[in-house]
Amino acid sequence: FSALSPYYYDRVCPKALPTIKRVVEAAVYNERRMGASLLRLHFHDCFVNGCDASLLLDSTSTIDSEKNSLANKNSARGFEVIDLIKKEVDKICGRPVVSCADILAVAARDSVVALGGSSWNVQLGRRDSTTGSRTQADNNLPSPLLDLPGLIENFKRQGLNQKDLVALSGGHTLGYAQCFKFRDHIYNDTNIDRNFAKESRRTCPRSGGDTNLAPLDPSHDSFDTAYFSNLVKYKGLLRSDQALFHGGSGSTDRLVKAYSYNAGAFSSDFAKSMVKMGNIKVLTGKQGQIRSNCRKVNNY
Ligand code: HEM
Ligand SMILES: [Ca+2]
Repeated sequence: FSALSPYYYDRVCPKALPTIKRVVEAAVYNERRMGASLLRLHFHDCFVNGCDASLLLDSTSTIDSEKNSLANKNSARGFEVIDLIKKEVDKICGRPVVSCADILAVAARDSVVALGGSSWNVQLGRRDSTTGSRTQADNNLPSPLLDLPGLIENFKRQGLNQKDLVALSGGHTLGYAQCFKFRDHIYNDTNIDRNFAKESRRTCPRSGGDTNLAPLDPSHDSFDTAYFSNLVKYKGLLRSDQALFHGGSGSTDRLVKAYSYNAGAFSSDFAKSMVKMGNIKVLTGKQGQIRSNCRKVNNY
């Protein structure tokens, strides 16, 4: 059960959604990668105590920010765009009525659409947390070194199944990864195309170049099925990507193959799984708050 609704802001602030879309489009126009970064923020929020914008809180004397966790530090980006969206939305609505958690969910959808993916209705009405937890982030955000059983278990803890795992991993049709996140895979694994490994080692030497970037998918600026066709060719960049195809038990192989040649099935399953992920442990009604600054808990 979830009390969320796609019409949540229709009465209180009908201009909220168009405003978010406008700022996301401008940000993506300015830098295509920003679409990838914004999509990832929603995922990294939802997997840590649910979709409550806990990720956006900066450190204080009592909170060690989720931004400092292993998966987010020097990696998660796009926080300034979220700040700008929040500012514009609060201005157009006249007061803070749109939660930071909803902004993350809508910005993720608008990013996918801006980069050529198909749209879906975002469920709305989430409220913002009054706390965040670096430890929770470290315990819940999946490592790129996980094998298939590890990934399945990680998603299962969030109430997500193997189909959600494969569909949502398709988010890696966008954006980049840093060398130190994929080095192990390109030097030590055997389920990788030889030439792809060789090329990737040029961007990512055995030592040094830790922050060098490689695209997660050759068509990293467009939301397509190349991520999956690459997995079928053993050209997944992260160990956790290739794990989904011939990476272990084989229980996800069939789906990877299906998505590789069926863009419609991927789009529609991706949308369904995004809605499902967006429902993880949401705060509603009188729970939590609507922050006036996404980086800080309200002090009133
Ligand atoms: C299945 C488990 C997952 C693992 C282990 C994982 C891991 C990673 C890693 C290591 C990076 C590169 C970060 C860096 O080098 O700084 C990355 C990037 C990214 N991830 Fe994931 N990810 C997973 C699932 C997802 C999901 C579910 C989504 C969204 C639906 C997603 C969206 C992205 C995007 C868009 C980027 C590129 C970000 C950018 O360029 O700024 N990932 N992920
Ligand atoms: Ca959260």
